[in-house]
Amino acid sequence: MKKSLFNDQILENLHDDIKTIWPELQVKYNSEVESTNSLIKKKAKSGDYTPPLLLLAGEQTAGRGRRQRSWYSPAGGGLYFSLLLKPEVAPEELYIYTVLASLSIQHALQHFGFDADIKWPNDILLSDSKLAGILSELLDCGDSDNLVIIGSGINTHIEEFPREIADRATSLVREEGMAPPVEALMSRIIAEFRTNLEEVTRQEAREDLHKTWVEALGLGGCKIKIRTEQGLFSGTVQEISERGELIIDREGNLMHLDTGDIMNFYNSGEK
Ligand SMILES: O=C(O)CCCC[C@@H]1SC[C@@H]2NC(=O)N[C@@H]21
Repeated sequence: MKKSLFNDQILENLHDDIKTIWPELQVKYNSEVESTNSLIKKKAKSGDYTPPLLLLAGEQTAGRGRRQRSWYSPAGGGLYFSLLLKPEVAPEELYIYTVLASLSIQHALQHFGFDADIKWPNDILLSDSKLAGILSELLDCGDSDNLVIIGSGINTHIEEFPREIADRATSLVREEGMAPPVEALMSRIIAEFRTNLEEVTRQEAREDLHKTWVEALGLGGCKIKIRTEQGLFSGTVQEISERGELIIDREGNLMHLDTGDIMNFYNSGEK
């Protein structure tokens, strides 16, 4: 069995880095959890965890992805983490935290020389294969303020994936033969995230972030084929709305999608 990417020394280095980047951020580590998103949810509900908090795991036994999928999270395979935050925007604008996470992960990977792309709604690709995913969830706290959980899994060291995902998943080690030190990658992501976090309270800054994200997606005017829970649809991308929805034009009818798997897209060059 492989060992976790974290040991005491690595965790100590990470704590030190985070103390300078974001002093209020509490950092927790569990060598094995079912899911960092689920554990944060449980502990936040009971009042054991309060925001802002970062939970890391060496391994997840029941990692979760979008649309009730599982997330392959073996020991020694990747970075599995969730952030617990008190949202500073209206509920309908919460998707901005997913945008922030996507851009932070992309920029951190670029910092270490990996040419990562962002795929709508919340995937990070390397050489057109899935390298990382983001699962953002709202925690309804009843009478008190709601909380937001932003979980991400980044495949750093996985060399072989289960057969069901082997044709579309990848890792840094598979693509480039190496990965940066895990604490350095984590610290860089947190630094990128932290830089823009306070900005999200300003509408103008949110619009800028949205614009940067939409540009990074590169879907404007593309012909697209997308699989959703309702079926497979084709159309032309009209826009990505201010709530992060993909709006496609299907022969004059506009379809608003908040999730789905883009199967392929191309720019036909037509206006
Ligand atoms: O692409 C997706 O479908 C999203 C995957 C998100 C996986 C991460 S790993 C850490 C956190 N804990 C979970 O159970 N899921 C997220």
